[in-house]
Amino acid sequence: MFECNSTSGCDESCFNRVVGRGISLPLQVFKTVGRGWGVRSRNPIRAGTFVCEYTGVMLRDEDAEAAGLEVGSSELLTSHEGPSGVDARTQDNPELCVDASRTGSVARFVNHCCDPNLFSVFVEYSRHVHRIALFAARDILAYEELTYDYGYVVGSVQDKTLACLCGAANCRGTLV
Ligand SMILES: C[S@@+](CC[C@H](N)C(=O)[O-])C[C@H]1O[C@@H](n2cnc3c(N)ncnc32)[C@H](O)[C@@H]1O
Repeated sequence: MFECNSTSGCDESCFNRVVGRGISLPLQVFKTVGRGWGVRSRNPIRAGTFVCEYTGVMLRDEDAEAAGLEVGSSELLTSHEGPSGVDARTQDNPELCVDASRTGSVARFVNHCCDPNLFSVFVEYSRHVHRIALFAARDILAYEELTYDYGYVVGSVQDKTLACLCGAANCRGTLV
């Protein structure tokens, strides 16, 4: 799934540009039990609806690591995998991540679930900018917590050792 962007040749009125119009849902940050802050909507959400964009500071992985951030942790959304599911790391397309550890949109408070109700979409994927947005994977009730699958690849990520408290029937047990 792709959204039109500055490289598409269309303008802002294109029906395939929903992320650029911003958040339209009454999203709330709320305190969960055991998982810190979480996000929910005061209104129900229909499947396929744009929820929010994941924003933060775009960094090259090496710069994030130099700054003491752990690439792959839950505060960094990495985007090594190109939209087609192919590993996109090349000299022309450096490894990029979005660092939401200090600043970012409401998406930085969305928790992980092994049976999530949101999915992520690459809105823009270029050499300099990776933009990622969250959409509803199914109809979501008002005040139901919004979640996506952090999708950690098994590796040396610290969060991998964190117990997952999502409560889903298919919970994998850790944040992997
Ligand atoms: C991107 S933050 C999400 C917002 C976070 N709850 C907060 O209060 O800032 C990711 C962190 O939230 C917690 N978290 C998210 N999903 C979780 C889950 N399913 N089980 C346990 N902790 C979770 C972990 O501490 C994780 O490192």
